[in-house]
Order: sequence, then C-alpha cells, then structure tokens
Amino acid sequence: MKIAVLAGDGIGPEVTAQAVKALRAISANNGPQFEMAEAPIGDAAFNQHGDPLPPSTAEMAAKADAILFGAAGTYESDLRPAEQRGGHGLLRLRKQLDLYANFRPVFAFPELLGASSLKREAIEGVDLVVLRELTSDIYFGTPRGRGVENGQRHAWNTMRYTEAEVARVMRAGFEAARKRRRQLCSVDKANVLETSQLWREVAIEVARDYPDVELRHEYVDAVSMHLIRRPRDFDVIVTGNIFGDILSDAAAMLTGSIGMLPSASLNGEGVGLFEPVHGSAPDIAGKDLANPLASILSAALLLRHSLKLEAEAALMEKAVRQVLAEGYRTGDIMEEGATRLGTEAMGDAVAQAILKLKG
Ligand SMILES: NC(=O)C1=CN([C@@H]2O[C@H](COP(=O)(O)OP(=O)(O)OC[C@H]3O[C@@H](n4cnc5c(N)ncnc54)[C@H](O)[C@@H]3O)[C@@H](O)[C@H]2O)C=CC1
Ligand SMILES: CC(C)CC(=O)C(=O)O
Ligand SMILES: [Mg+2]
Repeated sequence: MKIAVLAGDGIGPEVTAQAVKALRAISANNGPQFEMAEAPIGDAAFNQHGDPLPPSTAEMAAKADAILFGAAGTYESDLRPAEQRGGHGLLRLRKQLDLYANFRPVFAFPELLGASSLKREAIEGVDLVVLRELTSDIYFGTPRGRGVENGQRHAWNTMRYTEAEVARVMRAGFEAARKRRRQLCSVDKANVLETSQLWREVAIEVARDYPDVELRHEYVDAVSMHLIRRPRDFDVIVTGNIFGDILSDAAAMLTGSIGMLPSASLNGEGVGLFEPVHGSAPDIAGKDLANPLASILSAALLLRHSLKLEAEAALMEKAVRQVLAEGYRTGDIMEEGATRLGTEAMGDAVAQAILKLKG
C-alpha cells in the first residue's frame, strides 16, 4: 500500500512526522506494511523547483493509494501571484485529483471537554460532519483577476457552480447522513447569491432519492451562530467551498482546538487525500508546539477510507483517546492538572499507545 507523504510548510512537516510515526506503529509486529514516499509541495517545492506543485509530486500523488498531506503556504507567499503561492499547489492538487468531497468530522472528545474555551454543557455530545465542496466555487471560478479602471485598482473573482458539481457533493452528503443520524443541513446564501439558488434547487431534487434523510436549508450567516449556540442540532452539514472553509475552522473550536480537526478529501473512486484542517501556523512553526493529533486522526481516516483498514483506523483513534484520557496535552488544549507535551512527545505517546493496544 503506497502512501504519498506531502508534508509541505511550517508545522506541516512537524505534525506529519508524528502521523508517519503512528502509521509505523500500526505496521509493527506483523501489521499491514506501507510504502511511504515523500515529495515536496507548497513553498518548500516552489523554493526548490520553482513550482508549488512540481509534476513529479503530482504524478507520485496520483499513483499512490492515499496521500497524507501536512500544510502549504506561508504569510509571505500568500500575497504573491497564484502560481508562486504555496497554497496554490494544494488547490491545484485537489483539482487535478478531482477531490470534490471534503469531510471534516467535528467530534467533541469527552476527554477534552474541560480543555475547550467553550462551556462543557455547550459542547458535550457534539458529533457533526462538515462536508465541504472542494474543487469549485469562488476559489476556482473564472474570470478572476486584477486591473485598473478609471484610475482605481479593481479585483474580481467569480463564484460559479454547475448543477453536476452540486449534485455529486449533495449525494455524498445524503450518503453520509444515511450512515449517521439521517439529518442533512444544506448551507447556502440563497437570499443573495445565484449560485446558492442553484445549490438549493439541486439539493431539493437530489433529496427525492433519499426520502429517509431529513433535509433542511439554513443560511451561512445564521449557521455560523447556530454552530456555537446549538451545535448538537447538526448531523451532516453540506456546503460550498468557501462557506465550508470558514465554517469548519469555527466548528474546530467545538473540539477544543483547530489542532484536533482531521479531514478526508475523496472522490468516490481514486486516491484520497488526508490532512489536518489547520494551516502551516507560522507563529508556532519550528518550536515543537504544534498539536499533531489532527494529523494523526487524518492518518486514521486514511486507513479507514483509502486503505479499508477499519480495525487499524479504530485502533489509532482509540490510542489518541487513551493518551488524552491519561492527561497528556499539547499547549493548545492544555488544562489544569494535565501534563504538557511537545509535538514530538505527543507523537511518541500515541505511537506507544498503539503498540500497547496491539499487545
Ligand atoms: N490546508 C492548508 O495547507 C492550509 C494552509 N493555510 C496557510 O497557512 C498559513 C497560516 O494560516 P492561518 O490563517 O494563520 O491558519 P493556521 O491554521 O495555520 O493557524 C491559525 C491559528 O491556529 C494555530 N494552530 C494551527 N494549527 C495548530 C496546531 N496543530 N496546534 C496548535 N495550534 C495550531 C496557529 O498557531 C494560529 O494561531 C497561511 O499561509 C495560510 O495560507 C491555511 C489554512 C489551510
Ligand atoms: C489553501 C486554502 C484554501 C486552504 C484552506 O484554508 C483549507 O483547506 O482549509
Ligand atoms: Mg481553511
């Protein structure tokens, strides 16, 4: 089983190294064997090869059984033209592999209720999924550009969706809801945007094939409030690329920290890409401060969805919970009485827990 490891920038390599450690622990003592090969992406790739997604990286990723991704981009490259931006390498990879369905499970670990900045009673029992459309919307729509008109600088992007793009992610949402609590909340801004009107029409049409799933529609601005106020009311949220990007960072706080939120980007057939929801966190990079659990939990999703190793995925998740239950914390989820660990030590703790659980 081939895993392409694209660690990228900032804390990307630090947290990805811990996920690799966890995968090696799964392989130990006659476990499944993984062929892991690294390739450059993001600023690291641009600085080395003049391209944030070198052809050799794209090719290796396409041929792998799964991709473990870290983070791409830095504040310096973010403001350059697109082809020189680290993050653009990731956007291109998602597009090239047609990874349209990005699942971001938001689970309030009972072990972490005291670490959240939110009240225990507000987040207890939270278990929802944000399904973000990942290959279209205003991030990819054309025309886009900048210019000068009447002496004024202008800039424009295009929010664009086709009905096929909406229908396929909507189906993924209904299928996911069917395996959970059978509630799908479609999030749009149909009171303002043409794309959202199409989004809502298609949602209603696709819903006819899923009479067993309850579909409701909510506006994105209201959902950003309801997510904090009554998060237990959500099962699966399906939404567009930009709304999903923003809502899932907000939802991350229900888990205690953005360092806890994993993700799976899938297209139903080919290779899947697995990455923590957070970015390259330049403010803490190189300091052994980053929480690697989002990356480790992403590796668990990789085992489950791309490699079909359910038992091993569950074991990795159990190891994470055990380490939390034993009171180990990185700084972002620190609470009174807990033992503070750095990135590496947290990775070691999870790897050891995996080995112990395997017996
Ligand atoms: N998927 C990707 O590759 C993404 C890349 N980015 C890029 O990352 C860079 C930084 O972006 P930001 O907006 O600051 O978002 P960010 O997610 O990197 O950081 C936001 C805040 O969360 C903290 N944080 C993030 N991950 C953490 C972890 N594992 N443990 C503890 N704390 C953590 C950071 O220290 C920072 O204070 C930018 O260049 C941006 O373009 C941003 C989001 C996603
Ligand atoms: C390059 C960005 C769109 C990455 C990001 O913010 C994300 O995937 O959540
Ligand atoms: Mg984001």
